[in-house]
Amino acid sequence: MKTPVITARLLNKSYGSTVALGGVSLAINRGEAIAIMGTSGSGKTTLLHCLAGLIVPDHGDVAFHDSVGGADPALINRMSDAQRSALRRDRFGFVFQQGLLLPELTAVENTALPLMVAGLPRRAAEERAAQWLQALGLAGMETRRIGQLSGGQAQRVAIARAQVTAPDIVFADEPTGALDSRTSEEVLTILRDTTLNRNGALVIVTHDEAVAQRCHRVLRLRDGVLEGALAA
Ligand SMILES: Nc1ncnc2c1ncn2[C@@H]1O[C@H](COP(=O)(O)OP(=O)(O)OP(=O)(O)O)[C@@H](O)[C@H]1O
Repeated sequence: MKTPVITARLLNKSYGSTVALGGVSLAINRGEAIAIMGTSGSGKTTLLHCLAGLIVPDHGDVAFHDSVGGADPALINRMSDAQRSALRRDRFGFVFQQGLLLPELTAVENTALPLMVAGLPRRAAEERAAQWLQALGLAGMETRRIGQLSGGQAQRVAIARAQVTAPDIVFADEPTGALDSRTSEEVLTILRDTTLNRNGALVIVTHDEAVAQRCHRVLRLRDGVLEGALAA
């Protein structure tokens, strides 16, 4: 049975006279990996940011469905900035092409950060972070700074950091964009499996057809509109 975790209805977002999203509706289900594709400027990142509560659409709703058959879904676009940040911190994970890891911190410190922000004491946070790093094949690299890791290793740290809070949904924007094809395949497999194994949902913005083929569904944007019939 499909259980939605995010539903979006008629999302519109413009920047001046540029229509970045022109009425996008969709549903993202638990246990599902979705790729968002489209040419440069078609609105992929804008859509991801609206779904993740990083920006607010001009019109339309984004609903977060907390639990199976639970309370009414929460409308992310009606939340205060503080409520949206708390939702992102507690329920969402993020993996971007680069830039989210703090270079002055070690792999384990970067990974532990979301847990510490959520209030876990440092030692407990770093223990759990180290378990994730080991699970992702980074045993022995916990105390390296990000600059002392390869691109693929750094992306695995980014995945560990996104997964350490067991988020309901992981948002990834070109997570393999800077990697060679073999490393890209490995990183994607890890990202996909670690999310789907606990029935999370994965939303990936990508230009890479090989990445999209590994997802359950591909949504294609053209000029801010989803191609094809109903995507939801
Ligand atoms: N902050 C902004 N200010 C002004 N225009 C913006 C802004 N963000 C996006 N746009 C415009 O909105 C449209 C959609 O941008 P978006 O970044 O969502 O596209 P994209 O499909 O992710 O592109 P790319 O593949 O190049 O990353 C583009 O025309 C872009 O120039």
